[in-house]
Amino acid sequence: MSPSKFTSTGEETLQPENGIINSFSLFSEKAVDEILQPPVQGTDDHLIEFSEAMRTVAKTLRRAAEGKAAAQAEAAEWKRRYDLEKARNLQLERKEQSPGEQDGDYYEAVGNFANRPVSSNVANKQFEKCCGENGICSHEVLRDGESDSVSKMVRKASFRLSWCCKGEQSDQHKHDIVSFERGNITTAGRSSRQISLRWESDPRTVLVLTKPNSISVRILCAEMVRWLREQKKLDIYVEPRVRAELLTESSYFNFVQTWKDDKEMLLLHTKVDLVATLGGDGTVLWAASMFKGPVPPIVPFSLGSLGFMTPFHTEHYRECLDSVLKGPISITLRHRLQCHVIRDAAKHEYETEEPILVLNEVTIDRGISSYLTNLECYCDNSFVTCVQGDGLILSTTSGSTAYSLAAGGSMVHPQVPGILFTPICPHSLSFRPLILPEHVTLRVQVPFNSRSHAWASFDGKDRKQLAAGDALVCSMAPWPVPTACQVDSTSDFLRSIHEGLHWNLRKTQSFDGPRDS
Ligand SMILES: NC(=O)c1ccc[n+]([C@@H]2O[C@H](COP(=O)([O-])OP(=O)(O)OC[C@H]3O[C@@H](n4cnc5c(N)ncnc54)[C@H](O)[C@@H]3O)[C@@H](O)[C@H]2O)c1
Ligand SMILES: Nc1ncnc2c1ncn2[C@@H]1O[C@H](COP(=O)(O)OP(=O)(O)OP(=O)(O)O)[C@@H](O)[C@H]1O
Repeated sequence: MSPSKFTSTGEETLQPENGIINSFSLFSEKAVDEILQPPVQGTDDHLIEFSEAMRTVAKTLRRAAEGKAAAQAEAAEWKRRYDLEKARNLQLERKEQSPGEQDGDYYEAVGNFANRPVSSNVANKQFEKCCGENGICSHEVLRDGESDSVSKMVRKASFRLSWCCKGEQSDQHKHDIVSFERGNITTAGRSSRQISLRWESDPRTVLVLTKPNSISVRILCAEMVRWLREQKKLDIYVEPRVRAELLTESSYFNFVQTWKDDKEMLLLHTKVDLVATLGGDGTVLWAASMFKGPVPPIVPFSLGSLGFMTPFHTEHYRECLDSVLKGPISITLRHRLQCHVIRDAAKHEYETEEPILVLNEVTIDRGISSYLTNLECYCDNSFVTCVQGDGLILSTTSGSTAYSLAAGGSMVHPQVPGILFTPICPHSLSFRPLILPEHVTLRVQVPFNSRSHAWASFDGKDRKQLAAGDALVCSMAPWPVPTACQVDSTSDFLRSIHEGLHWNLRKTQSFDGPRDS
């Protein structure tokens, strides 16, 4: 049996067994005493022993029943939250498709400034034509959000995605299609094939994002912006910091556009056709974090030390951007996780904090506390395990080569849809990492009897404290991050693990020596 502790109210709290909190009060102890009256004096010792044993059995049965009821109530509460979460996601997806009805800060901003389909017949016909039953394409005719231009039209470049198979391209958008004709189960297509992006209209606006405090990045940024403007006649957006830097160099850069505040930043996806990042993996993470909804294709240039997600070399930036702007380009659709922190104090007002999207991972750890973290983990409505150690990483497959790898998780091809469940220094000999399917909702809860708080961080940033009773709910986000490939998803991934991580590098065994005869 688990060890027990007494609380200040005199209630006995059993330590979690397999991570489930069972909290029992001893108020009906009296009733048990009445049933099991002390044996009459002089009765033999066996009867006393029997009566003690019966008392223990009664107590255990009562605890089991109470524990089950508590667990059922808790499960029902969480199921209710999952349903709300799913309904909300569905609603968001629908709203994304019909932006006119959007609400909330993000949607209000998007709805007010841009993303309103123009009610011209031409535009509608074009929209119907390209966004038929098959294929995914971006075909938005937008109103410019700038205050000085009264309903000046901006047409965001449209593109079409196709899934390649053995070098051939297919116009059909194929997810896993399972046929079961005549009792034979066959899968006809897989979503993880190489995806190709073909522009249907020319991209016109590029956002250039740069790693701060780097002279080489600053020089390249100025050069690239000038080239994109002069040679490609494109509109350029940069961060406010970068615009200021460019203007201190020369007033020539006055044409470069930026945004004033977060609200305007949230509109970027409606204006920007392409994003170029100059930095390392952190800059790609930064770029992804700027888009709380759909993300335009990203071309990541390598100016960092590792550059796992940055396959493009800066020496050839002109050729590279030239071919990306022409298309078609191979892309990797990198999945993101959507995380909600649910505070125990506000559990009746669902969703008190904005969801956070991560491209690598969300980490729940012990922070500066010297105690073991104690985290109860649930997958949909099933109890997974209780993590006792330094913490837990919930990672995307893109993040599988980052912190999760350092904690012993597998490296997974970024196009594989799944969620990695990787413990950090678990105090257990048998806690192997898991990979769960993409459709699950995970909940990590700090139990009420936890000795310390836990801390959640998102792609290594924005640490949030989780107190006892607080939970983090995490599921796959509907908006992936499309990153351009140098060759294709698989070649780029293998090149990164070989060149970036020196995976399985070993001296080749010499030819001479013993061998099978
Ligand atoms: N022990 C660890 O390995 C550890 C600890 C903390 C954070 N991190 C990682 O750092 C990330 C934040 O990156 P940053 O650049 O902002 O911080 P940073 O500047 O501290 O860089 C962390 C390192 O992780 C590498 N990295 C980031 N994403 C990667 C990916 N998907 N695949 C392979 N390597 C990757 C970066 O190239 C960099 O070398 C977090 O998301 C987390 O995955 C790792
Ligand atoms: N535009 C930006 N604004 C603010 N911070 C940024 C920006 N771009 C990157 N960062 C941050 O700067 C840090 C370093 O960036 P990055 O990882 O790209 O460079 P690096 O560390 O030199 O390269 P690598 O990750 O390959 O080792 C990261 O923590 C990242 O979040």
